Amino acid sequence: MTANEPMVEASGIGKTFTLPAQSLFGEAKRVAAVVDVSFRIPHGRTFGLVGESGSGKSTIAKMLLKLEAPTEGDLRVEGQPIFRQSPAEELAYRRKVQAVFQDPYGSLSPRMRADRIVSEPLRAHGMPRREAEARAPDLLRIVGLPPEAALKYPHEFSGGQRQRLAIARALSVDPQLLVLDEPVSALDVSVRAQVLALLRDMQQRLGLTYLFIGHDLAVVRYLSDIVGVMYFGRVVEVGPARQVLRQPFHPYTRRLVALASGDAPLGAVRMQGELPSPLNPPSGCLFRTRCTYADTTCIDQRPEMRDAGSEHMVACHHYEAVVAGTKAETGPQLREA
Ligand SMILES: Nc1ncnc2c1ncn2[C@@H]1O[C@H](COP(=O)(O)OP(=O)(O)OP(=O)(O)O)[C@@H](O)[C@H]1O
Repeated sequence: MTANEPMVEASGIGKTFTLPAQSLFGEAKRVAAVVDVSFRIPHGRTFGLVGESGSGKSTIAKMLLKLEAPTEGDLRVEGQPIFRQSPAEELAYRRKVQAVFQDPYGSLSPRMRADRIVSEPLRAHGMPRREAEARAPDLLRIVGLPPEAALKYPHEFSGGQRQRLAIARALSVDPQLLVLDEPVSALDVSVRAQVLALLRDMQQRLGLTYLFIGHDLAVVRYLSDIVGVMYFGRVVEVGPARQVLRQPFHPYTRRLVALASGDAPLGAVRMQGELPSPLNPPSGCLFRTRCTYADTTCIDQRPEMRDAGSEHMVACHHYEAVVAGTKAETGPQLREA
């Protein structure tokens, strides 16, 4: 490992799903779920991914977890390409990278007691059952659950406690990287803060690196050092969390931040303009059909990621003018209407 080597480095990764043809003579359709995405996550830091439903966040998480293979690009963890591993490297990787999902109920076996649930990954990696289960009380204590929790089943826990159980299970094999896909979205607001504080505490104590996917911008800001904003499979803005979520440059991020300040969760956010179809994406800038700043350049040319300084990157033809407030709102959807 070199001094500046990040924990995760994605270089131009993409994932296209091919949907089966609807009829014998029909054509198979292709959905570009993730397109040309690049990012780096330094060791011990959190990279937050935000964007509306369907923008490709979970597909990136699945690629990092090796549940989906990218169709383009290169994905590395500690410098090693994760899709070119020997069986031994693969086994070590599956230990090093763990996940916590939104719905712990769906991922915790309802018939297993908590002590077995949290020790299951250890057993999967070859530890004898007794030895693995002997670690359960410690794991439960670390995530703030009482020792008697070991004898309970998932339905006997509250939502927040179940998520603590899922975190304990993920931590059991001493991972270095956690993929957190909406880990607090299903929790009550009061419990959310406690689970987030636990995640932050674990990160500081254990030096963990996080990929954190979230809908709620306040939650993402609390945990993230770097934030990437996704729109239609692409990262349209990336940079230091405070900067991106306080003074965004991309018109899409600006809209998300403005709408979120009205307390609406992103899933429920409505934007003006036409939402493009993933099967038939627009030319040029993908956001132009909903962007009040769009002009003919945005119809003709796909914007490249540009360096806006201080490690803040943005893919918008007009971001300087948008930020300065000098760009007239002449969106093509307004003119074409
Ligand atoms: N297995 C699949 N087959 C076909 N299309 C898929 C598959 N998985 C995801 N997609 C499509 O890829 C796009 C991105 O989906 P993804 O789940 O990554 O988005 P997301 O941002 O995580 O959304 P959400 O917040 O709702 O989870 C969507 O258009 C989705 O329909």
